[in-house]
Amino acid sequence: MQACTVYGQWNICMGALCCSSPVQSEEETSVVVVPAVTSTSNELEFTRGNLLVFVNPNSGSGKSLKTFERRVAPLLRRNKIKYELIVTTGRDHAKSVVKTRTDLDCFNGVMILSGDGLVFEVLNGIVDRKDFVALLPNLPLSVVPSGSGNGLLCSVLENTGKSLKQKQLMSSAVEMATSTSSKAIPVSLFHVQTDTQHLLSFLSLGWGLMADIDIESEKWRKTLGSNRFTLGALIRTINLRTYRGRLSFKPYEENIRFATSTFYNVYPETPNSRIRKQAGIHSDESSINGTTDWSELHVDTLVPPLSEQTGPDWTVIEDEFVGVYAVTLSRISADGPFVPNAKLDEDRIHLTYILKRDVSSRMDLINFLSAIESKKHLDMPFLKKVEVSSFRLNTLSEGSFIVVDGEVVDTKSVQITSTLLKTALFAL
Ligand SMILES: Nc1ncnc2c1ncn2[C@@H]1O[C@H](COP(=O)(O)OP(=O)(O)OP(=O)(O)O)[C@@H](O)[C@H]1O
Repeated sequence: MQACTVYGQWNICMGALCCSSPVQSEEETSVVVVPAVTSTSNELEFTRGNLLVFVNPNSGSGKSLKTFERRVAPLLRRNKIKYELIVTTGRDHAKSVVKTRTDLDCFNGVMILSGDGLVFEVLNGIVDRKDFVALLPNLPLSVVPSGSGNGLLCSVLENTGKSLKQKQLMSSAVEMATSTSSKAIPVSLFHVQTDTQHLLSFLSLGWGLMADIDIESEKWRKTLGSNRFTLGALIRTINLRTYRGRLSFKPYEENIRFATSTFYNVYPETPNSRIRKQAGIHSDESSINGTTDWSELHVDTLVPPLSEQTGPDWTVIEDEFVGVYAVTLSRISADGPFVPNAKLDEDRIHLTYILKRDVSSRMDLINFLSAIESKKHLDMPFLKKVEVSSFRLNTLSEGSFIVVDGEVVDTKSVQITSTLLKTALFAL
């Protein structure tokens, strides 16, 4: 698909200014293009704000562009919120946009029509900027669910007491993303250090059972939507694979460096003006902008980097694992309340793992996976649970996936550590 940017009614396709509907794939030909409101200079004076919108036309069942044009764009226009639409052409397109745009802090927020994968990409594009420490909490994100995994959105909706049933999920998300009274609520971010890179995560790290189900069921994304996980779970438990690994963790301890944050209104202030005000009030904080010293951003500054040995206060388990699954939010999907008491704005990592020697039969695992929806999985004796400030995983057998926020990360070792960094999500 061709790169296509739309601003108001104008599409800027590959640098040329033209007045047409966004480029559509064959399956999107039924898209109803809502007539554009004429952007006279008079109208622009009354604009309430400005959003950068990323639509992944291939996410989930491939209806995201249609959703944007039918449900989202008319409300943005009615509410006098300007938008710049970028239809992503493939992996890392959105990442390179947020990494390089010099006017990113002039948008009131970034809207994402995809799943958790594109949110992960956008956040990690911001991390590649010099101003990422200041920008992350001040540039709020909204998600309109069109991917097959929407753990972040579901955790935010759950936190604000909204229904997660499919129809209400979409209408609540659209309302939050298009309302002029939306506020931005803080969501904690976690440092992911791999053999070669530094990333930020907001949701989960999986290895073994849960990661295999996620990745191996991707091929049914278009046909089954989020039901792909159920089929994937059945197939994977029948053909169970286990992996040898070393899991090390530092048990959670409260730390005065971490403080919960308050919300702010998305409109009318831009990140640029908020950041300038904050720099005035807390001028000492600007010294960490642009830093690459990750330990300074950790809640616990004593956590060693991945290249160094863990200390005596770490627990180390070397064994054959069915899987490791760590989450930092309550929901991994609409019907996946994996750790129901996890909060949006906290520095705890909820680490779970299953050792092969603790499981007596495959039926144990089928029961475990089917109990997640009713939250009974946490009562299963073979599921070990521990709250940690940091953990490290060294894989010792070949052929496993390490999956962060639903995306495969190519590494043999990984360490996750709580940070002082936060993003912000639109909420009502
Ligand atoms: N036009 C495109 N075609 C294919 N992939 C794209 C396109 N635009 C973005 N992507 C990539 O697709 C992935 C989308 O994952 P995301 O989770 O948002 O959606 P999804 O359909 O739910 O996928 P998943 O089932 O893996 O969760 C991201 O890694 C993103 O970079």
